[in-house]
Amino acid sequence: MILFSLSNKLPNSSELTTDNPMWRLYAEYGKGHVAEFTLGIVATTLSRLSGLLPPFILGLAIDAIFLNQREFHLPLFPAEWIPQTSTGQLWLSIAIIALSFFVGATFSWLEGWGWNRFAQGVQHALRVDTYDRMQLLDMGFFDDKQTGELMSILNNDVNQLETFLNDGMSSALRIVVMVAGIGLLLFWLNPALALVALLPVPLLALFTYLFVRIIQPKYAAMRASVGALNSRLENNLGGVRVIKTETAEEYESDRVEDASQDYYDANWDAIRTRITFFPGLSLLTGIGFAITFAVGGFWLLSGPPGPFSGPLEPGEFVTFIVLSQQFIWPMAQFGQIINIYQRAKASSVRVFDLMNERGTLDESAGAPDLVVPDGTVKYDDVSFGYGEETVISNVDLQAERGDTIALVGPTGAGKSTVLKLLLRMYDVDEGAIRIDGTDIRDVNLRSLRRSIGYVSQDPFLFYGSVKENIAYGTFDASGEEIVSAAKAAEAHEFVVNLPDGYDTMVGERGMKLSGGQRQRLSIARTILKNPAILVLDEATSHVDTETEALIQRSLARLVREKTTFAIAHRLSTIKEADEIAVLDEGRIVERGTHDDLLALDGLYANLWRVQAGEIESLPRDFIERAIRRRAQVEGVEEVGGRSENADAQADGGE
Ligand SMILES: Nc1ncnc2c1ncn2[C@@H]1O[C@H](COP(=O)(O)OP(=O)(O)OP(=O)(O)O)[C@@H](O)[C@H]1O
Repeated sequence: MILFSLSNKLPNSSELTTDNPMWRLYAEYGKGHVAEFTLGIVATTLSRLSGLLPPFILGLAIDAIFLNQREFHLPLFPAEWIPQTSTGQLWLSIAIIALSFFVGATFSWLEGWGWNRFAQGVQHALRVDTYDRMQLLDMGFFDDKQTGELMSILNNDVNQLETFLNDGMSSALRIVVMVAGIGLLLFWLNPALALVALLPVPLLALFTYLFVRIIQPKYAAMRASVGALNSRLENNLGGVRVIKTETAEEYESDRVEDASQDYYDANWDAIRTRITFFPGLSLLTGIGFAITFAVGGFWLLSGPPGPFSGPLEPGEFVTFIVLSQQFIWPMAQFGQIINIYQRAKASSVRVFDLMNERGTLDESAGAPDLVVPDGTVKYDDVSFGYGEETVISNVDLQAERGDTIALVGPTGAGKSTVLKLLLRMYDVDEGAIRIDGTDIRDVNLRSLRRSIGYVSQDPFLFYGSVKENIAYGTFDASGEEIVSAAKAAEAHEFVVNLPDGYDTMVGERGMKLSGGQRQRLSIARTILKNPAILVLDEATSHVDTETEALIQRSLARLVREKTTFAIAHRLSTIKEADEIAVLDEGRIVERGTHDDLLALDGLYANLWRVQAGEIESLPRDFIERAIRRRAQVEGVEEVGGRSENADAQADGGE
């Protein structure tokens, strides 16, 4: 198949690399938020540095003002501005401490503002972009993916990145500033005691490293189990009707319990490691604190111990103790940051993999709009397969404006596939489909799909009002146009009887409406769209005879002056079609009008007689083929030979 390049939308291949997804995250999405990013860095640095001042001033005040053991000297502060009296110096110290807290609070606010704006901005742009690109992919992609999986990328993974961009980045920078700032200050004050105070650092690094190594696989197991649990819940919510009708509540409760238990076990395993880590870290830092206190204490009491030399003032000692505490705790966050980073990296790989996903439809950048002056649709020797296996073989069809071509045939024969090809959900492998002489691959997809109205057997309604659902796709329709479309679709009467008329909210997927009502709303939607070509995929399959009559009446109005393709199992609905093409195993095996096909006395005639009640059952060879086909469709291995099922089917008819 041809590789696609929705080239005006997707980046070129050099951009499409997930080698370093985190880098790509910053380069592509961070560049629109440089100001916030810079503000985050500057504010974090200044807020942390200002936090170092109070312990320093405290030590200085103790030594110079209270104990009078050294001179009141402030680096970078003009000597002539320092008061000579102790009271003056105390006031200056108070002012500097108060100011540093004020400055710290201000920068801390700016820090939060900068990082949050940055992270939210990137998250928003990334989510919208990922969704936009995913939406452009062809149906083959969505056939292969689970909704839960895609939701998890668009939600959890994007949120995970936001956590890193915000908390992760600011914490990492905080560590750098604190380690560098405090380390330098301690060494400047007393290099020997600084070494003692920093003694636990390598141990902390090692301990953290081990923690990350141990916890990572546990987190991975936890993520896998939460994914499994989500999929189970999503599946069950989607299939709640089947659960009820099959009274499978107990069975599903057990399955949910199992999935939840797996999550519990995996989570508890990770929690056990995590809750051991932090007390362990406390212990290490506590030991470091005790050693610094012991060395400093004895130094003060009886001069430099062991290999140490030089003076140590009590105030200096206090500064040391306070700063070394401030130094150790950011280190404790180190493991957490690595953890956030690893998770973010895994998420960014998933997000960018989704963005790099390529479909199989080829739409060149400047493809012209489809123009449909006559509405002639021609399938020219079309063959197609979803994978290796051919599903549609050498199909030829031609329809003019006003014609209705019906596709009938057993299940799995390829009827829906033939019509999906017209909508270009997939590209044909061989042959071509032309509308008014133009190959549908040569026009832009949007204009093609705008020209075709599709009424499916199970129409999808969005959560929203009846009015919004009718106008879906024709967003600028006026109120009158909506009402007149609903009238033409025989929907107006039931709509006005709804609690809020056209403003009634239909439940999720239109569940508050009956199948026939949903169908009529979808026909109204198509009438409003007024396309040149119509595709009716078993439009009346789920409704009772009375509703069918109503829908048929509305469809009859709809198909006038249009080129129509209709799939039907209930043959009475397509009896009047201009041509009926009978598909079997992807080939057209019979074609003609209803009368032609009855005269032919083949597959169609047999199907018709069963449905009309003229014969009790289909011929045995037909049933056997149907069973084989169904087994293929459902992926069930055929149980050899002519089975009892064949007899049962033959007795009951199709
Ligand atoms: N998305 C898909 N991926 C792979 N195979 C598919 C896909 N959709 C349909 N098929 C297969 O293609 C064949 C034709 O399916 P199709 O839905 O076109 O038949 P149909 O005649 O419309 O059947 P039905 O009357 O049951 O709706 C079947 O074997 C089916 O299993």
